[in-house]
Amino acid sequence: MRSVSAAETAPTQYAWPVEAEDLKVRAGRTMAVDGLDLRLSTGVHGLLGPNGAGKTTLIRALATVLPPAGGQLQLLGRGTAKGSDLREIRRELGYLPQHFGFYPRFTVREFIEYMAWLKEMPDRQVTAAGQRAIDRVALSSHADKKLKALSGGMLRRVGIAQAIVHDPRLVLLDEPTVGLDPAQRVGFRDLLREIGGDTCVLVSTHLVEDVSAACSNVIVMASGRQVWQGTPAQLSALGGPDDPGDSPTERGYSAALGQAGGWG
Ligand SMILES: Nc1ncnc2c1ncn2[C@@H]1O[C@H](COP(=O)(O)OP(=O)(O)OP(=O)(O)O)[C@@H](O)[C@H]1O
Repeated sequence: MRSVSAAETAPTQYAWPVEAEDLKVRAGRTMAVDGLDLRLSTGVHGLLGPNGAGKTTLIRALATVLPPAGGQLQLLGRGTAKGSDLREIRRELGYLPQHFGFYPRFTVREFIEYMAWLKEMPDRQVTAAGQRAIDRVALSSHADKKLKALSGGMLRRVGIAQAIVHDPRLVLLDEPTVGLDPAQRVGFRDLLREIGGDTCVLVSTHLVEDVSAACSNVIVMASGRQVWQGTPAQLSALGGPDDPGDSPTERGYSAALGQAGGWG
């Protein structure tokens, strides 16, 4: 369980940690998110969609890296329109980008503590928070190794640790399971379920099994919009024997995309 400050026990002023209405976000010249309506509560939300659906662009907008080009986006009860002060949102946000940058000469511990410090965590809490994040991604035995000496899967776990070190209220993970071996993926799904107990987590993935194992809610995106939303069980029930896929969830995912007009 994350540590809870007194301020956090006060009633929240918003119904949804993430609330988007007719959201549009540009990626270069493409309107990659194009009229998306989305409401996310506490829990683990899996984001599925074919290549180019707009998943990364949506996550970048929720991470306040890309500004909305239209529509409304409220994060943790705060507006994100041009000119808004985004600092409060960013302090409460944990983000693992698809390609995350790091300092190769830092040790795991130095990097995680540095990220906690960047999130303005009080100095006296940084060491313990860093250790806890390292433990949660099972990297304790590598804590004093330099990042440049780690495998791809270990680096991904460092990326997850830096996203959760400051106990954010909103966690955004873009393809976190890429490079993880099967045992690491199982550990990661357990961690996701634990974090989602009191936090809003959005995870984009190409692995449909991640969604059935760890998510309480699934969002399917295609062509910049949400085309389906429901529980993993509802997604599985959507698929029929003729839908492509190796599992009920994959067949349900294919059916959701088929209803939306295919993989394109
Ligand atoms: N910097 C950019 N300049 C121009 N077009 C872009 C840029 N980044 C993304 N796009 C386009 O925006 C659309 C959405 O891309 P995005 O990366 O958000 O999709 P995605 O669902 O994350 O895809 P993938 O599953 O392949 O990672 C695609 O058509 C992509 O080609």
